[in-house]
Amino acid sequence: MISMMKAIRKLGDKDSRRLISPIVLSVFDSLLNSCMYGVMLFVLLDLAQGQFQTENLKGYVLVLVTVFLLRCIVQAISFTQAQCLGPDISYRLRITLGNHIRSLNLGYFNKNSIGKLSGTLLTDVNDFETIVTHCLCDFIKVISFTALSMIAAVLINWKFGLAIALLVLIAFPFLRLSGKVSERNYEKLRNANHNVVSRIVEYISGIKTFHLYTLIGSRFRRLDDALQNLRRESIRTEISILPAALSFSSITAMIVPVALILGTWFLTAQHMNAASFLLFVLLAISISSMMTVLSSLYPQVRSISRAADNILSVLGEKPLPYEAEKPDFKNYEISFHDVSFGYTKESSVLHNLSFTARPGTTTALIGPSGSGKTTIISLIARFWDVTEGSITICYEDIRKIMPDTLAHQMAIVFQDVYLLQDTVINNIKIGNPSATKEEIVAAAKAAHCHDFIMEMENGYDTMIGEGGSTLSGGEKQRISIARALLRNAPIVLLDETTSSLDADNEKEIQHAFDHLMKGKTVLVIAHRLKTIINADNILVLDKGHIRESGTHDELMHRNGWYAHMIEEQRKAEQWSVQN
Ligand SMILES: Nc1ncnc2c1ncn2[C@@H]1O[C@H](COP(=O)(O)OP(=O)(O)OP(=O)(O)O)[C@@H](O)[C@H]1O
Repeated sequence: MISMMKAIRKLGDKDSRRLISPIVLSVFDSLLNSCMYGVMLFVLLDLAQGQFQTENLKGYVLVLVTVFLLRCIVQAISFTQAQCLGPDISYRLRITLGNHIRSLNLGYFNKNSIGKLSGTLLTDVNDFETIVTHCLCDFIKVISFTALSMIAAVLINWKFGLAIALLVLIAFPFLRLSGKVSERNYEKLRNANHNVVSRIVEYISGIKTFHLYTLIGSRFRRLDDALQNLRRESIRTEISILPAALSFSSITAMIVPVALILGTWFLTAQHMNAASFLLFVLLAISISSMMTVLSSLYPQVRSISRAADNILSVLGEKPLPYEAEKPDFKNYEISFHDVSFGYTKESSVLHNLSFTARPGTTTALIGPSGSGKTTIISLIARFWDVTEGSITICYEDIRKIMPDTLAHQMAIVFQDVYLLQDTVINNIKIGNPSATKEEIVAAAKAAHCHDFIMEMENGYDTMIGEGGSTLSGGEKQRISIARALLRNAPIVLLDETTSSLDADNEKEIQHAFDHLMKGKTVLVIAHRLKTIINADNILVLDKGHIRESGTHDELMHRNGWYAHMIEEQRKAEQWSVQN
């Protein structure tokens, strides 16, 4: 309970103060509930002492109706307050989580699956909201009403009160055990759920491949296994809690028979009058029914507070550190100083790289697949931090620059273009949310996508399918170039892959790239001979080392790896022309 309250304070932040009122109202509701029993006691006493009068009954009924109405109002207010608070907390938590996840090193996403992260953002936050909106107030009501009933029982007849307290104490370890089992299973069930989400995302994203290899439906074993596992874990969760929960229920179910036996005994021995006897039975019934509610509520609260732990563990991940909010960039020169990097501690992908990309120049990165070209670009964008050495922009270590400020200095066009399920205009606007329609159209024209956009059904207001599924590869790439052009950032990081495009599309994209690169500090993963030859500096990479660097003429003159590669590419181009 204490750890749950701590988690609510931490995660609910300022909003958690809004919980004080529903909690206080829940305790007040329990007091009012106890009052109803108190009124019944007076009625029973009157009856037992033969002083029952119809006039008195009217007074009792009036008090009962007033207390009942008051309870309705208190419950309505407390319920509404808790219900309104839940979505507010969920909303703020999801925004906080989203911002926090964005600030993490990309290595975090290698270690944590989509299923796990979406599970935290959706399921864990939902479960946490359930604690706040439903469980917490109910839990407090049950505990406070049980405590008040126990006190009343002890005050009326301490032996009787003690007997009930003893039964509750004997049953309590089973309640704790059911909570522990439920908490442990929650983790397993959650992992099974995350696995299913990951497999479903994989299934939908790779549906074309799975279709091709006839791996759809039940033949897609990975999804099938994940679903089977979820079914197994769900059944196991339900069953494993049963022994402890049943033991608790069975012991607390004895409260009423024990009250009857003890009451009859006290009555016969004249230690108690008939009114007290009836009241005890009433108290025993209410405590017993509270215990039934507690037996289902407690494991739920315990398991759901695991959700809070999961959210806290994501928020506990350290974001990328930085020092300067807005460094004073005098130019946009990018320098690598003895940079080494590995995605894992065990293996290194880049080894002691040093080079400088000057403002207004183009640096072409070339080399075989896996030589580290994309990794260099990712390090400049600070998707990852270097393992050794440093990367500077205008002599400022990028690790000291606030990630958002750094991102604003860059326009990036990667091979895998991601478009949102939104209108064309909103997809381009991502580059600069405050851009006007005229600026967007100008960027689209410069990126050579205005014409095909105008041919679409609703022009710039046409909806694009998720991930850009309704567009061709070339169209997607040109929209992403328009986005980058709109950003008008001083640094341009480019992956020039155009291999999947036809000649017309390739020409259009090349024009778009030319616009994008004009006057900027450009690093391009170059695939086209023209880009390579025209680059101001060419870095020839091999297995994470810079084998050669210089202009085209310098490297040709050296007659090394680069000259050999150019010769091979020329031969290939001639071969394709002749055929
Ligand atoms: N996210 C990642 N986690 C672990 N290893 C990675 C990751 N991304 C790339 N690598 C590894 O790092 C090495 C360099 O990859 P990188 O993508 O930088 O090469 P590249 O030269 O851009 O290749 P290509 O031309 O095929 O795109 C490769 O061995 C690759 O397997």
